[in-house]
Amino acid sequence: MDQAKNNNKIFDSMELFKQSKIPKEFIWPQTEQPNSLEQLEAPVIDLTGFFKGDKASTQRAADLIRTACQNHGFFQVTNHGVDVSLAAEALSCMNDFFKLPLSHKLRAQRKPGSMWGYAGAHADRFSSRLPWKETLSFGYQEEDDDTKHIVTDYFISTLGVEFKQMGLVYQKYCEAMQKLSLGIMELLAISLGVEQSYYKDFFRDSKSIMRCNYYPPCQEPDLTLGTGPHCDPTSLTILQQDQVGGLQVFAEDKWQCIPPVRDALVINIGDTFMALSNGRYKSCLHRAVVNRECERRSLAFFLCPREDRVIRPPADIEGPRKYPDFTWSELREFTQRHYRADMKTLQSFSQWLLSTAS
Ligand SMILES: C=C1C[C@]23C[C@H]1CC[C@H]2[C@]1(C)CCC[C@@](C)(C(=O)O)[C@H]1[C@@H]3C(=O)O
Ligand SMILES: O=C(O)CCC(=O)C(=O)O
Ligand SMILES: [Fe+2]
Repeated sequence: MDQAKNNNKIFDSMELFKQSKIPKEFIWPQTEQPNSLEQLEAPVIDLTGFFKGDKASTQRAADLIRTACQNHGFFQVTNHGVDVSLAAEALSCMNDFFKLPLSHKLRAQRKPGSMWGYAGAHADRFSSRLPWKETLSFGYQEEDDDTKHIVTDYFISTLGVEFKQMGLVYQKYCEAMQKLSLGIMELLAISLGVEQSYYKDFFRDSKSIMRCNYYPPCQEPDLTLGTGPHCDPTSLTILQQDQVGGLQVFAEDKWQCIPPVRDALVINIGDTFMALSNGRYKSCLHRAVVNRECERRSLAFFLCPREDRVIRPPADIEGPRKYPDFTWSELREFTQRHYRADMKTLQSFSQWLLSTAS
């Protein structure tokens, strides 16, 4: 188990790529290497009818979601209501940050214990199996006071007023992600036979996480991974990937590629929603591979409930409880201080929680 700790190693992606070999810290066990070119047959669900309130198409969407989430926790959506030009701008303006000199990026460096900020290969947290990526993460929450914009304020306060426009783009993007994720929560409730607003209400006053992933080209792509095998510990992930490709999902006992679908958004179930469904839906096991030719970018919006709300499945979902009561705050701290999120996070967390409780 890779304990989270504070390392002081810093990698400059501009310099890394000039070396003929990748540093040993980035090499992953051969068992984790890319080995599949098969494409996952997962539904691409058109949300037009759902947003119009059409009952038949809503039911069809819920049925497709149920099958996908029972099997691998992954599906895609189109006509999702997120403005196409906003989505494109959010993806393209990542470069305005990641192309900065390292010294500028380090102004936003993640502080120990925080999820917000810049991280280069997580070299500040881990000392082996480093992911070949840089990330910029920040928080989003709906505000009662519409003069407050937590995302825009973060960019201005962390990077300076010259990043106000970038902050505005991500503020609007996060608002669109939040709205879509609550719509998906309604469809998940319908698919589980739970009262339609149950999960949507559960995520009111949520504090979610937005993450920009930048994967530089890699001179030895088969020896490393952009993001290692994992299930997102969060509740629901809305991922926008560019047209490069690299996302893989573990389904039918093998890693399968997810070719980019233009104007579609990837949706995957996380550990917290798996617990909210009492294990009826699977937290999606996925990873990202890199390539020699070009950089890859993705935007991951991680929906999280209010951090002190108890994670417990609704009474309508029968059967013995699969997971103990917990809060998102407890699970997040587990992944930030004690345990590197992987494919067994929720199981390890549950055992840790029960052992520390006794
Ligand atoms: C709660 C979180 C921890 C991570 C970011 C969010 C949801 C996904 C998690 C992560 C991406 C899973 C793989 C390992 C990880 C360390 C990473 O590669 O970034 C995880 C994130 C994190 O702990 O920062
Ligand atoms: O970049 C991708 O395709 C996946 C990223 C991911 O899984 C994550 O950030 O949790
Ligand atoms: Fe993920």
